[in-house]
Amino acid sequence: MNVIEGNFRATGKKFAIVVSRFNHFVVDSLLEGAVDALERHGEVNQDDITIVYVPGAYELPLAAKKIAKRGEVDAIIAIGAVIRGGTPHFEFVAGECNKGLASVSLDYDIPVSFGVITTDSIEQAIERSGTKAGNKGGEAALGALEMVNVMAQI
Ligand SMILES: Nc1c(NC[C@H](O)[C@H](O)[C@H](O)CO)[nH]c(=O)[nH]c1=O
Ligand SMILES: CC(=O)[C@@H](O)COP(=O)(O)O
Repeated sequence: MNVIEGNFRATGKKFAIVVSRFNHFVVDSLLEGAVDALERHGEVNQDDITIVYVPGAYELPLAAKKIAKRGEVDAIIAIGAVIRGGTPHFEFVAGECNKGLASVSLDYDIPVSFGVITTDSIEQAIERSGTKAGNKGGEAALGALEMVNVMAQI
């Protein structure tokens, strides 16, 4: 039986982190978690990490697409926080962000990990950005590290 699975070591591999500024009070922690995971688990050098800021989660796919098209990174990590308000706007922002990022990954054959939290409340967002429910930014970075390894083996 042949089994392909990846570890987290990615020294020399290049990563882009696309970050949406909206809800920066939690996004800052998600970004910190992602960078920490790349450095501590992936042994990725700081010079091999590029951070690109966009206004909101709705703009993440466009930035990810442009980065992917350049073909200079091995994986992209998308970081953001979409927190439900009082109108259907949440559904559109979160939905288009998710669909767009998935399309970039499939269209350009590059891992695009989803570190965009989509929550019903600020409390839920805080819980998932480095407190009792972990750090979704760090989890997304670990996913990117593993996928870089898996893609190299397929
Ligand atoms: N409400 C949230 C937004 N809204 C802004 C959009 O993402 C976009 O920047 C705007 O519609 C202009 O095109 N963005 C988030 O990331 N999180 C939110 O909760
Ligand atoms: C996710 C959103 O767009 C949301 O924060 C906007 O809030 P509202 O639906 O009250 O306008």
